[in-house]
Amino acid sequence: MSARDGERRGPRRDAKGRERGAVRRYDERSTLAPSARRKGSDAAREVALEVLREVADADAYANLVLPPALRRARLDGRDAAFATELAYGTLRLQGRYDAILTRCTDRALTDVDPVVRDLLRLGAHQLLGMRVATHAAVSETVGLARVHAGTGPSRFVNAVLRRVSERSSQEWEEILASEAPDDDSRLAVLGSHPAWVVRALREALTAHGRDATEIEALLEANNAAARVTLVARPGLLDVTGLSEEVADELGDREARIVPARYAPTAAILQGGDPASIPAVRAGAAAVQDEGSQLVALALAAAPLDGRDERWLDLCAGPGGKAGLLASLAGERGARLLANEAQPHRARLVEQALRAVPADAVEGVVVGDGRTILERTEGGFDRVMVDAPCTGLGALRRRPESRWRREPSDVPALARLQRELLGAALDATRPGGLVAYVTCSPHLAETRLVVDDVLAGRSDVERADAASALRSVALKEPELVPGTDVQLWPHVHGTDAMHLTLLRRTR
Ligand SMILES: C[S@@+](CC[C@H](N)C(=O)[O-])C[C@H]1O[C@@H](n2cnc3c(N)ncnc32)[C@H](O)[C@@H]1O
Repeated sequence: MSARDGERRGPRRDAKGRERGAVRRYDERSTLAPSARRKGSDAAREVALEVLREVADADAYANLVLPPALRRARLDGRDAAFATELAYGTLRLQGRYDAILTRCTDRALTDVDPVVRDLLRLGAHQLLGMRVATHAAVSETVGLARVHAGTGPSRFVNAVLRRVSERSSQEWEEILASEAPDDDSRLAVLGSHPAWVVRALREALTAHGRDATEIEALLEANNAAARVTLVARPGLLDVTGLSEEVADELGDREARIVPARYAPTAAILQGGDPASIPAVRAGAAAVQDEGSQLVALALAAAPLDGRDERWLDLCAGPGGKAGLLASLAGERGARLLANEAQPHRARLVEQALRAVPADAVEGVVVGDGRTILERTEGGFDRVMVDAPCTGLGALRRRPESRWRREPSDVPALARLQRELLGAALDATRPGGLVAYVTCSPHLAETRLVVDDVLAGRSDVERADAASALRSVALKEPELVPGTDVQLWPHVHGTDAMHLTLLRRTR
């Protein structure tokens, strides 16, 4: 019997009756014949294992290796969704599952063959995170182990997964919580984040005016799959047009678009492959987080005295914000110059700009943003600095990244961020605006960078980013008082984007 035929227990709910985010119920009903169903779920497990292996062995990014793996295995619809949840969910909750698996074997998990370790994690996610029926989760994973690791290891997988299956997810959580030496360790193991990330996120919550107790909701939001959000690039398409196109192309039954909460350019795709939408293929629309859209819209909307003709995106690759900024620039007769350090990412920016009218693009240049004035004349009116960062605000989309980042990454990034922000200000005309943006809420990458740069200059002041963002939002976003903006997955449903707006005073 395939995993897709299994019985499921009812969804677990928290005290407020909400279904708990880390564990999504898996609808495995299928209209396919049983033989095809089995084949689909087997192939889905193969794909998930392939993704986990590439991530571990080749330092690959799951979001880059999964789509081609799905295509090679010819998986779509529910089977593709099953493989995606299996791979992403296993990667996100790896910390929690490793703690559980460690309690189910005498061997240290680090001594277990890496392929077998990944198989155990996949099995644990099916048992505890997806509510695949126990017999299906164990036997299908054991079958996979026999093929990829051999008979002996498959028996080990069988024994360990049987022990995992002796307790429910909630019972395991209670055990992990009771054995955690302190609150940070409890949050880290249950929320499946490294302890240093938990500390950094909690500090960011309080420093950005929110309550420290929100940390649990934030970790839970980081463990839930992000919805696919599209941008309809202004002047090229609007959300209504995008919606009609999706209905025509994908059919209302399979895919539907609903407007997003705040950004007038954003829409949520509720099913179907975005790459099959003609407007996405043509570059009039694209996949882009709503927070990423909001910060670009806010920069474009912030009040500016005088000329408003030359815009710069200093760190533009792969081109999400550049695409939106250039289309906005096109609507008001301005032009965008996009700069990017990595040549291959600069080519992605060119791709992202392919549908934008040519006269809205000054060019795409490759080089270090810190030396932008060596490649172009300064005096820009609006400048976006979407700085390279730890990405701790986008953990929903990059399931493996929390395990890759180290606290020691932060100081080098913060230095680069200060230098890029300084260069952006140098390239801005008196009266012009700079948006300092990170997809990380980490204090050392957000407020501390801005405060440091401001302390070293007398020609810059903070502008009101919160008002600019409110002025573009469809509905009032819940923002804490102040001029800077910090968005949060658990509050706004966006990545945890940070935005500070600065104005050159002279
Ligand atoms: C957060 S990403 C930008 C995302 C982009 N704005 C978007 O919306 O698609 C940061 C980018 O900065 C680039 N980068 C890193 N160091 C840089 C530097 N010194 N100068 C310019 N770009 C740099 C990275 O290659 C990366 O593409």
